[in-house]
Formats: sequence, C-alpha cells, structure tokens
Amino acid sequence: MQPALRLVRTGRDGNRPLLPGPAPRPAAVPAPGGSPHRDRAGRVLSVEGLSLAFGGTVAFAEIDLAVGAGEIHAVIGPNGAGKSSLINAITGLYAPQAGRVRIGAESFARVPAGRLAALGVARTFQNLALFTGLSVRDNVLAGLAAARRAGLGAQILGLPSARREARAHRDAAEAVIGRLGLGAVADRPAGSLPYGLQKRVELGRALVARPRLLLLDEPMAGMTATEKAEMTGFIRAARETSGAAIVLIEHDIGVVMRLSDRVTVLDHGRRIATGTPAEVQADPAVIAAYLGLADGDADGDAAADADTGAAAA
Ligand SMILES: Nc1ncnc2c1ncn2[C@@H]1O[C@H](COP(=O)(O)OP(=O)(O)OP(=O)(O)O)[C@@H](O)[C@H]1O
Repeated sequence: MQPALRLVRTGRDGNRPLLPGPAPRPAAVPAPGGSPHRDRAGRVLSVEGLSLAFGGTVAFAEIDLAVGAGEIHAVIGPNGAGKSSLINAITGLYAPQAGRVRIGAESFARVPAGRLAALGVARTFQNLALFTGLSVRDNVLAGLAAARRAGLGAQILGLPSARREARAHRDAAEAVIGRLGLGAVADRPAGSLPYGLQKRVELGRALVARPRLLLLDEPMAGMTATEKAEMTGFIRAARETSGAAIVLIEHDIGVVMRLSDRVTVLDHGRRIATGTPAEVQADPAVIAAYLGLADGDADGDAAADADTGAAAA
C-alpha cells in the first residue's frame, strides 16, 4: 500500500506547507536589447552541463540553467542538493570539472572571480559576510570597491577625477540605503544591527553596483515573517528598478512561490525540474524529492495532492 502523502516540510524552516496556493506575481521586466551583458537570446546567465564533485562527493552534475533579464529564478531543493555549490561555481569560487557558464556574451569553463564586477555580477552569501566594525554606509560603499577607477595616487592627492568618483559612489550608496530603508542606521556599525537588518545591508552592498545578474544565497534565512515580507518586497523592487536577472536560493517555499518567475529544483545534485512555480509544484518528481521517496514511488496521488495544494498535516 502506498504511504499517505503529506505535503509538509520544506527543509530547515520546519513544518511549513510545501505547496501553498499560487499568488499573483508581477510580470518580469522585458529585456532591453543590445547590451553586452546579455547573449543574443536575451539570457543574462546560461549554465550548460555543469558538474562539480569534491573527491567522491558529487555536489551537482550536468546542470542546465538559463536566466533572462528581469527574471527571478529560484533554485530550490532539500539540504545538500547542491544549491550553494552551484552559486559558488557560477561566481568562480569553485572550479567545475565539466560544463560551461555563460554570463552575457562570455562563456567560461571557470568564471574568473576577479572579473565578477566587470561582468555585472553581484552576490550575497548564505552566512553573513559583512565588515561588522564598519558602518552600514561603508559596507554598502564596499560594493563599489571593484568599480573604482581612480588610482590610489589620485585618491591620496584628492585629484578632481577621484573626488568626482568618490561623490558619485557616495550618492549611489545613499540612494540604495534610502531604498532599503536603512537611513536611520547608516552610521551604525553593521555588526550592531539585528540579523534581519544585516541581511538587508548585504543586499544593499550587492545592489549598489547595479548588477545585471544578482545571486542571492538564502537572503531570508533566519528571518521573522515580517522581515521576510520586507525582504521579498526589496528583491521584487530591485528587479523592477534594475531589470537584473536574479537567482534566488531559498528554503521557504511560500516565498519562492510568491516571488519567482521560474523555479529549478535540485535533488542529490541533479536537476529534476524547471518551470513556473505552478508547474514545479505539480511535478511528481519534485513532490517525491521533498517527501524523501524514490522517483518511481511518486504516483498519481502525489500529483493530485499537488494540484489542489493539499497539505495534510
Ligand atoms: N567545500 C566543500 N568540500 C566538500 N564537500 C562539499 C563542499 N561544499 C559542498 N560540499 C558537498 O556538496 C554537496 C552539496 O552541498 P551544498 O552546500 O551545495 O548543498 P545545498 O543544497 O546548498 O545545501 P543547504 O540547503 O543545506 O545549504 C553536499 O554533499 C556537501 O557536503
């Protein structure tokens, strides 16, 4: 007899229903043409056949992923599925053994981490990676360090070009600080802020360079429901104002379903589904992965439960 299917648990966030009903989402911002940050098909990011193993441990294998300008694309999957490793490979921290990563018009076997800013890529990390002793403002400004053109000599001498650049960077940082509602804490050390605000500062540091591709590794981990709702709004606003392509790793499936245009699901390092949130939540392989069943065990009952969004406790 088939076990009763219970669509609960999404990972480390506890007994949250896996498949909440779909919520209306704003349409993706259409891709303007002619930018060197997109390929001819309008994709900002293409991952083709990417594989990575650590010794005998497969982090992920033969992953394909394409993300267009203005698209929010969630990558989900149970713990250890390979999500963070994939982002780390896309940003050049890890060297994949096979496959290619195409960012805009350029294709790489290993993405040059030192060129990320020039490629229009910014990211946040699963664990906070702020300069805790520096102010919020200086942390956000740090997101522009790679964009600095004026040499050290020009900065020390206070040449006009260096002063102009410093002013432009300060203005950009202030604008982001304002948009993220961080004005009241801009002079405070980042490490003194509550966790949810620190995650917001990290988003600000990534946004200030106006990336074409933004990779967010669990931006809402450890947040309260209110903080998650605020962060959801900030991510959506970032997409709408910048048209950036956003790759989002998130364990809260409710957030994923509300925020994403498309979803890719990994399980044990393999891509088992890609589609709209509605398509993915009805996919028997996805349901089976979250239930810990083998693919072959997923039957019509699972699909039927997914269709109705049933979440039997
Ligand atoms: N630096 C590393 N050295 C060795 N193994 C690693 C390393 N990074 C990841 N792995 C392994 O690769 C696999 C995928 O891990 P990864 O952290 O990418 O999964 P994840 O889906 O992001 O998990 P989580 O949701 O728990 O963050 C796991 O088996 C993990 O132990």
